[in-house]
Amino acid sequence: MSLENRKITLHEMSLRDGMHPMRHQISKDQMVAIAKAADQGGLPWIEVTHGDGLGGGSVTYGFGAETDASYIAAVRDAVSQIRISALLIPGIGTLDNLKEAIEAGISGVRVATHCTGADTSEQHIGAAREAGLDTVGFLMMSHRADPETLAAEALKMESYGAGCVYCTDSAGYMLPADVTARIGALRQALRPETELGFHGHNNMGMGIANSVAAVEAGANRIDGAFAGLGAGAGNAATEVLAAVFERMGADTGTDLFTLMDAAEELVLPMMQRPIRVDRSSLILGYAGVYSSFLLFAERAAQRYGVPARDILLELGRRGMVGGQEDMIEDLALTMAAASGATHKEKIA
Ligand SMILES: C[C@H](O)CC(=O)C(=O)O
Ligand SMILES: [Mn+2]
Repeated sequence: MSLENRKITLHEMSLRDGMHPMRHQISKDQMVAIAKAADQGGLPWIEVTHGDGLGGGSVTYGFGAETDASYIAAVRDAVSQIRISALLIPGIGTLDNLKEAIEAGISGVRVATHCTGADTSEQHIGAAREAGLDTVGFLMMSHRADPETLAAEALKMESYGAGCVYCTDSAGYMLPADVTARIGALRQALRPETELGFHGHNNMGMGIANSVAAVEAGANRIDGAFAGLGAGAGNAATEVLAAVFERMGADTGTDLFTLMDAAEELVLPMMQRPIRVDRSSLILGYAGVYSSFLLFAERAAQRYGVPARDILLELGRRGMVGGQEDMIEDLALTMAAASGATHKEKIA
């Protein structure tokens, strides 16, 4: 399909979703360098937050190297045209966190809930709208809701004041037909002026194909991360999205070569592990498990001598959702006890 004359808004994720594989330790200098390159490359939006959103720094998720507000302010002072967004999961992020982020320089917020939990977003979407922010609803683990259910949840977010709603493939589970069905259902249900977005993970190798399917079905906002730096096998790579959409005739307003250079020269050298489809990240996609569970499962596997693959498969079977990270260790312990495996953890 040609996307001639279609305008696509690319949203850069390496400084938020990319925080997961970096254990939330990206330095302020690294953030500033990457944000400047995104700015120069003509990207309209960049997200800057702890991987789990505002207020995510905690014992459960891991603390960031800096606070959200100080990252955001540093990026704001370094860029000229690009706008900064923050992610906010109600219950993890508070209205006070939102206020601080606004003071630090965000222009938009994406209020994220589990795909069947939109009703928890009313207060935060309302507050963001009232503050004049670009306000987005972000329905995580969208593969767990059928298209009609997802549309009903999206309608709630729209009624609270969201000007855009995302279908978020947190587990990298979806295939293009799944994306087409969900974005199609949202397009039918929501007001024509409500924008639609798609956020893909590459665990099944479908990040780019799914993003194309989303645009063909009516989405105009697409998330990517330089060199794919994101949880699991990463997000769809921003520079690849820009190249593919340009070849399809769409207008992203970006400079492809600047984006390629940012991925290659700034983000790739910073990675602490190869962001690729390996046996663990493939299992995330195959079993429909939240991508940011990967490092938690690998740590528990090491500690309790249970294969990460078995833990991830069981997490998928149990339908665990974001926020249940503490249960991963509990599950690994139970599995170790059941298999009679030796408890590997050493008491120092
Ligand atoms: C908190 C998650 O990392 C949000 C996200 O990017 C996803 O669900 O995917
Ligand atoms: Mn993500």
